[in-house]
Amino acid sequence: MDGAWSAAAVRRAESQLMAQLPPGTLMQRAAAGLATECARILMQQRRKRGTAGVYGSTVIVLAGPGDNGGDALFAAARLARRGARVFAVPVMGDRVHPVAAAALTRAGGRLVATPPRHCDLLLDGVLGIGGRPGLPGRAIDQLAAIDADTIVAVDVPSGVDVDTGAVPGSAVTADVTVAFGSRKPCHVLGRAALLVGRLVLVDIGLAPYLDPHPAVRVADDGDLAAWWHEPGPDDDKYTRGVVGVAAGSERYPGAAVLATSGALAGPSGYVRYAGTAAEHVRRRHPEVVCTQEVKEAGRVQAWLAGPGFGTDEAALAELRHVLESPAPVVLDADALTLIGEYPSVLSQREAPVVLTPHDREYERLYGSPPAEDRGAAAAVLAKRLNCTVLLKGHHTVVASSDGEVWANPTGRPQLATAGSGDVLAGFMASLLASGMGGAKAAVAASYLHGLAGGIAGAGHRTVTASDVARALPLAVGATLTAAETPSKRS
Ligand SMILES: NC(=O)C1=CN([C@@H]2O[C@H](COP(=O)(O)OP(=O)(O)OC[C@H]3O[C@@H](n4cnc5c(N)ncnc54)[C@H](O)[C@@H]3O)[C@@H](O)[C@H]2O)[C@@H](O)CC1
Ligand SMILES: Nc1ncnc2c1ncn2[C@@H]1O[C@H](COP(=O)(O)OP(=O)(O)O)[C@@H](O)[C@H]1O
Ligand SMILES: [K+]
Repeated sequence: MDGAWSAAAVRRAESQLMAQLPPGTLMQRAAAGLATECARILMQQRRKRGTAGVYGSTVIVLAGPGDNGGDALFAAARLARRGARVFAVPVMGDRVHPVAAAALTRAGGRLVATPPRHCDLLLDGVLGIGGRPGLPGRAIDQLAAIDADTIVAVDVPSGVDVDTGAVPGSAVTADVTVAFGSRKPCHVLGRAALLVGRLVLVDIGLAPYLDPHPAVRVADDGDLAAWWHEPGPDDDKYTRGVVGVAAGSERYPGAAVLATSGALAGPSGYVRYAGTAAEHVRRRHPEVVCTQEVKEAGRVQAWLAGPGFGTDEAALAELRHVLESPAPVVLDADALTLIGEYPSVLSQREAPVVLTPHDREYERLYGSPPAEDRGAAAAVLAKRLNCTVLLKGHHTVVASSDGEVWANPTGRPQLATAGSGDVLAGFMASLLASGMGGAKAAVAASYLHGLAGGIAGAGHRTVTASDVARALPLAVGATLTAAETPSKRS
């Protein structure tokens, strides 16, 4: 498991580490890592044009008053020593890190008020973890005036809310963000995560000092492999878990077909379907055992209820039957609308429940749209309803009722296609049926669903929900294989 640590937690870890080191060591480690990445970028982009590497390139630094500006200026000094033409623009009056500015000048760089209009690389050293959201006006003006081939954000894209990922004002949009010591929540949550570009982590020796509980957790291939239930020689189709799908209707049979496609891609050994779209499911998936109603379906180890099954009396009755079961349950789509109208149907529930709202469904459940701090938004709903909440979006968030927050690192906008959520929900129910806990199943399902979107959409291919379902087994295979050989995927 990886994670993202708040600014305060990073500062605590940094001060412990700094106490062990000569003054300035940490900033030099950060600057060295940053300069190495910048040199790599310059060499790559200039090689494409047939020009030399760092030598002769133009680098502009937007320098704020704090240590973030210090990192940028020290890194730029290293580039200047390799022959880059460096121009540093102080963006808050003339306040800049004095020692770093002197180092840049000694290396041949210049502090200027008006830099060239074009550069190979722009370093955003305006604000780091000490930044409040929003950018000073001079930084906004410079960003608009300079045409940069590549924008590299130092530690975080300046202007974002570091701890929540909210972007309430102006902020830098980076091509690459070079982060020091650890991820911060803005790298993985909310609109800020869209401004990060490619994230590069520079190791400055912080890891042993970081709190073992990050503010936001981020799953990796190893977690997925540890949680995944591979069938053993003594398993049979029942011991692998039976998943029940209560979805679809005569009007929306597709939801039943897609939700069962998702369930079939998961680790459970048996998929039952209960609903009025049984004929469609049978035709498409002969493996699925179908009944018309939930109470005829027999025992399952987990249920999915909701996609396309309507919000009328009959649907409410089916939802009540599902919730009477002692098995864990995923509630999606129409089931979320019903829960918003009749919250009392959840009150007797003891077995785990996972709710999978997108923003409009969240509003139906919570009474107002999710806050820009999407981690907190998911967590308050999870606590109020005593459920796991998977809040969908470009960076899906999972929160458990006890306050654990996970950010999903996979996925791409092609997943925003009708029925893709039905596939996700069916797949998640299969993970629950295999014995995975509520939060882990939600985290694992969004992780693998995101990868499946990437596989289905590789090479700019268009993607349908059926494509995502077909790609899920490939995503599972790639993840479990990568966990066996970690060097194969970074
Ligand atoms: N603490 C350490 O040991 C290390 C810190 N490092 C760097 O230090 C950074 C943090 O540096 P600082 O704590 O100096 O903070 P920042 O460099 O983020 O800047 C804080 C300054 O900006 C002002 N400010 C904040 N938000 C503003 C806004 N929206 N508009 C105008 N002014 C604003 C503040 O009043 C303060 O003067 C990290 O992000 C990282 O880049 C690295 O060098 C690694 C080591
Ligand atoms: N812009 C986006 N970038 C990445 N993933 C997205 C984006 N928009 C939606 N998604 C994902 O696509 C899926 C859509 O689910 P949902 O809205 O329930 O669709 P449907 O109800 O049609 O099945 C979710 O997994 C969501 O996280
Ligand atoms: K920055």
